[in-house]
Amino acid sequence: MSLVRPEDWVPQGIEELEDRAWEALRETDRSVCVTAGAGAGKTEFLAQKASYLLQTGLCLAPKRILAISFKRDAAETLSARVRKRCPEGQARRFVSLTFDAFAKGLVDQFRMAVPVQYRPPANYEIAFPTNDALNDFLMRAGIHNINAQQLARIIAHVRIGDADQGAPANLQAIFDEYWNDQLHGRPTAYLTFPMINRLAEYLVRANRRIHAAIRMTYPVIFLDEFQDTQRAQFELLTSAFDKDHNTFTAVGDDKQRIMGWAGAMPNGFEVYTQQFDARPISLLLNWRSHTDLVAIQHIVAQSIDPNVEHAVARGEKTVDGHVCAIWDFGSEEEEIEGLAGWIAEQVGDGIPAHELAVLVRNRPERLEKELGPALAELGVPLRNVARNVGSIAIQDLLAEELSELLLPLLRLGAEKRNPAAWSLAQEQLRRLEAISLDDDLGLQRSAARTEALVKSIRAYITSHDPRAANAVGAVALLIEEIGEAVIRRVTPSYTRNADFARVVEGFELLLSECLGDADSWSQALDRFEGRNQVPLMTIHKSKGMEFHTVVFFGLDSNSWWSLTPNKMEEMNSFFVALTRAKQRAFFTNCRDRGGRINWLESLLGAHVPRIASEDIA
Ligand SMILES: Nc1ncnc2c1ncn2[C@@H]1O[C@H](COP(=O)(O)OP(=O)(O)OP(=O)(O)O)[C@@H](O)[C@H]1O
Repeated sequence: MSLVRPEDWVPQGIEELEDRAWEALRETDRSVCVTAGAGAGKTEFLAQKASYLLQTGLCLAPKRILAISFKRDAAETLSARVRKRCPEGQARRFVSLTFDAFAKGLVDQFRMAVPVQYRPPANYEIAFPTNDALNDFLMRAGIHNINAQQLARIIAHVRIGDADQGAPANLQAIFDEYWNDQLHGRPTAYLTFPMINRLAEYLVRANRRIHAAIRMTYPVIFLDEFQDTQRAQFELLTSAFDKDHNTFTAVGDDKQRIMGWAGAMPNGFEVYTQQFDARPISLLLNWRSHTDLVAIQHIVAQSIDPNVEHAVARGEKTVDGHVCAIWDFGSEEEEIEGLAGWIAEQVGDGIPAHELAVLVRNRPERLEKELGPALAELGVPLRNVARNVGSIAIQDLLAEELSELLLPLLRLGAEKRNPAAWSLAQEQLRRLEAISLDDDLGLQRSAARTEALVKSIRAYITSHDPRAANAVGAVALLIEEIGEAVIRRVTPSYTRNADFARVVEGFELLLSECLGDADSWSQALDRFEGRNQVPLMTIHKSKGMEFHTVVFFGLDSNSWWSLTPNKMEEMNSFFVALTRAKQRAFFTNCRDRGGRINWLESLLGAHVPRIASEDIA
């Protein structure tokens, strides 16, 4: 595989990088800390730096780059960008995972190296305990001197098998009792992600061979959205890696720190810069939004950080009229009807429904119940991306390896010609069989394999109407013909039966739902992928994403009672919502539900006018 000289390397898929981004890209001997505002291209920068390191051989086989993101879809987007730009042999050495997947991968692989007291059985289940479940444990265990939140902190922070950490004996006892309860208290053992983190941290700290292997395999580590890193996650990194063997590139924006409630470090950038002797670099451009929106974003940014530099907008404005406003509604019915009507009009004007996102502070399922039917009546589907199909969220399912493998094959089965699906299917099958692009015989074999698979699924689809009941058969046929064992062998996160079954079940459920009343398989696949559906999500789920237009539902003192000038994290959430928009950001306010947030309106001033519902155009 031929390599490019570093001085000849040019960015791919974008025209240019700003000077400071070039500096951060070429800094390969030392860790860097890249901070920048929204839309600065931080995630894109990581994809470019990965291509640079792989294509120039600065990260040479068998060494790998480990990229850690917070959300499944963010990790997948990053990996897809690298796959698009680098030859397969190089792209395979870019390992893009969430923190949770990274930790779980270590635990599943090295489970037997965990001390017996904490060792989960292979068939453990993942649990997401509520406060009620934690309180229930405290009651059963007769522990009265701590509450559920304190218990959660103990579980997240006590280190396994570390006599030097100085954890008070009573906390250690509670920790051990909780572990015993989760592993042995019921017929099935349960682990939460904070527990998995503790196991992974133990493995890399206490087992010299695992530590050495992981440190050597990943000399380069990328961290996206670093501002939301929790102390326990950072501890896993510092136990696994060090500045003599590994270089980090962390990117993030303190103004977008919205996971403080979940333990994100308040001074993460400072701690990271010190620990890894990182060079701080800040970026200035905003590639996402146009000048008018960036000016409004700057007002909010300044209220979070008075010293923030004014970003330079590089997005192009393509709309007329207001780019940001608060829409005033009298009653909730009027608000739902007004919003649905406006969205339908926009779709009629040619803006794809999936580019019109509706964001809420919390409980999207509540709004889904009201807005969904109102939009459906106007012929526009709404998708709550956080909704679970089986026990996996739609947003996560779409980023699963299984979806990437099956979707292009189903497309080829349903559609006569689809070159994009053909090349995706080929790429997936080459990945399964580890065939490189210079292996002519392998390529022929894989093309023949793809053709055979397409023939089978096409025969199935032709002989089965687009009906819900036919989803399971289509999925089973593809998994059987590709080989379940093959799929699971190359996808570490499918090693355990329960993990693979969960994804298959989610895939089948969503496909049968989409086939429901579809006219064709092709239409059902569009639905599956969320094409031409208005996405509905919380601000947390919208992190890292962008849309033509964003409508935030419920900017009032009742829906967002916690948005006050001294609650920094709430202001950060508002900033995240506002900055997801490429062209326009609107906020709905409904008098029946709650009052105006006057201080915010005065802060935004004339830039963000209030518009009466009848004047919304
Ligand atoms: N150098 C560049 N040239 C042109 N477009 C770019 C460049 N860098 C990023 N973009 C585009 O700008 C948009 C924002 O990029 P990206 O999502 O990487 O920003 P970010 O800093 O991670 O944003 P945020 O923190 O707000 O989530 C994307 O559409 C991306 O494709």
